[in-house]
Order: sequence, then C-alpha cells, then structure tokens
Amino acid sequence: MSESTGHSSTSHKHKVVVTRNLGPDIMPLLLDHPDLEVITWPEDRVCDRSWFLANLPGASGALVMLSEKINAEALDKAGRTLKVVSTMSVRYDHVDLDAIAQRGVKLGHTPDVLTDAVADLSVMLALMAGRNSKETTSIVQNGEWPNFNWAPFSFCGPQLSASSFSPTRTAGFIGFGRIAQATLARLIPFGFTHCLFTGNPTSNSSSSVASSIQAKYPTLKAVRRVGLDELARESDVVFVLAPGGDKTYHIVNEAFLKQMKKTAVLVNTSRGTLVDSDALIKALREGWLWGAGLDVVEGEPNIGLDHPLVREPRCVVLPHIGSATNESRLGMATLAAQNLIAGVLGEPLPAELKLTK
Ligand SMILES: O=CC(=O)O
Repeated sequence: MSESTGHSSTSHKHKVVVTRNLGPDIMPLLLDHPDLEVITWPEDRVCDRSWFLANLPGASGALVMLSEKINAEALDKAGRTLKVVSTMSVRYDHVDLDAIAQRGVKLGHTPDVLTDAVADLSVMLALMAGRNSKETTSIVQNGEWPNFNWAPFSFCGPQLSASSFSPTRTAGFIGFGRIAQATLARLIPFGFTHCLFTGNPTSNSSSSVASSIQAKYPTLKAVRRVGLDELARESDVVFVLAPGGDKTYHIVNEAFLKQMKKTAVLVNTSRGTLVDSDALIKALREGWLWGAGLDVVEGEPNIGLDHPLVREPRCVVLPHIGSATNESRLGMATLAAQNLIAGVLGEPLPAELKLTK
C-alpha cells in the first residue's frame, strides 16, 4: 500500500493527488494499486488550495471535487506529467475546459451514477415546494402544533398529481438530458399529461427525442420542445436541469418568472447561476409563482440565515445534496477512481468528457 499525505518521494510509480478521502470502500482501489503513489488531502474538510498546488508538481493525475478550481494555475503547477483530471461530479463548471484541452489532459467525470438520486430529489423538491413543507415543518419544530388553529383550507397548496380539478399536469424542463428524463419518468405515475422542454439539441435530434419520449409514455398527450416563454406560461412545475456556464446564466429571470402560473413551482437541482436570485425573491414575495425548491443557489455555500430566499416561507432550500445517496456517492467515487487509474495508465477512461482543442 502506498500512501502519503505530503510531497511525493521520487519513485517509478505514478503520483496521483486526491483531494478528499473517499472512504474504506473506495480508497483501496487507489492505495492498493501497484502503479500508484497516492497523495491524499489528510483532513475531513475542503482541501486547502495551497496544499493542492504544492502537491501537484510531477503528478500524473488528480482526483478532485467540485470545490477544486482546475484552471491554468493548477494545470501549470502539475506541469507536463499530468495526464488526467478526474472530477467526482457530473458537472464540470469548476474546470477551465479550454485550458485543460490545450494541455492535452483528459477529463473524467461521473455521469449516470447520480441520475436517479438527483431525479428523486427533484420530485421531492417539487412536492415540498408545493405543499408548504417549510412553514408546516416549522410549526412542529417550534412546538406550535398543539395550538395550531386548523381550518379547512389551511396550508393547502397545489397538488402534484393530476386530479378531477386539474386533469392536465405539465412538466417543463429547462435542459432535457438524462436527469430531466429520469425526473419525467417519476412524474408519469403522478398523472402528468404534458412534457415541454428547452435545450441544446439540434432541431432534428429534439424532434426524435420528443417522439421517443412520446412512444415510451403513451399516457402523455404531448411532448414538445418549446421556447422559454411558452415553457414558463404552460408548466405546472418547471425543472431547471441544464448545465451552468455563460449560456445559461440567469436563464430564469424576471421576464421568465413573470409568465409562470401563480400555482406553479420552480425546482432547481442543477446550478445556482441559472436562476436570478433577486428576481426569484421578488417573484415569491409578489406571488408570481407558488413556490420554489432549490438544491443550489447562486453564491453557495455562503447562504446564511439572513439570505432572503432562506427567509421566504415558500422557498425550500437544501445545501446541494442532489447526489447524496449512499448508492450514488459510492458509484461516483468508484467511477472517479476508475477514471483516474485509466487516465494515468494511458487507457480509455470509463467516463471521459470529450474536449475539443
Ligand atoms: O452537482 C453535482 C455534480 O455536478 O456532480
């Protein structure tokens, strides 16, 4: 077993820098590997930048979390020995893709293994935001239940399932990749009848996506790619599930929120930057939509008790736990370790993000 927590000694092994201890089920894949010298951040908190940079020189690989910025500074510290960066995340907005591509370094990530966990959480947030879970749980937590003045319509909210009062239910997806489609699958038994989506696919591929979804779920009356305005106007639940970055920055803005149904909820389980927080605060205060469920917020993790979204009664905020199931995190850590090993050995990565130079 080859483990070190500080600077590398010279050896014929490939030095790899790992920025979090991945636990007893996964670390042996790395530590017991005969070709690796593993340098692991020794503490149970986000890795210090200075430690990371100090340990990169001469590394063949780095296994990192969303917290590590992979930019020219880090890549240049590692230098020409670096063959692979493996991130234990599906998304990669902490990675400067141009800088990594220019240096011919491979990038591994962890798609698929977290799809179900994030789709589950997306539905959970849709339910929580619609059903006043924040205000009602606080009644119990604050010991106010015994004095609670029940009334026939107290704490009612829009029902997620179709009913005789709302026989059509429309899900709108901003971004229609794996997680969005897995979320839709969970909504079919709730009686959802319409699926609208926006996204990147070329018009050809989006029409074939629409027809294959329609064939898979015959109870859907319509599956259509639409513009943002129509999606905002027609959806009972809007799921924000597109990647972060410049192209999607504040895609949910004041103009979008103003068009939403007053009974609709907004769920964001992708990246905080897609939703303009100031606009959402205004929208919730003025009742443009019913509620919001957010697993991600711009500026996270610096979201304190005084943050207006945290104070909004109809806004449920979770601390970015979309993939936090035992199953998903074990899958992500395993895949991240496999990507790292394959990358340093010059083999194809099980999940490589193909980069264009
Ligand atoms: O947000 C989570 C991820 O990108 O894995």
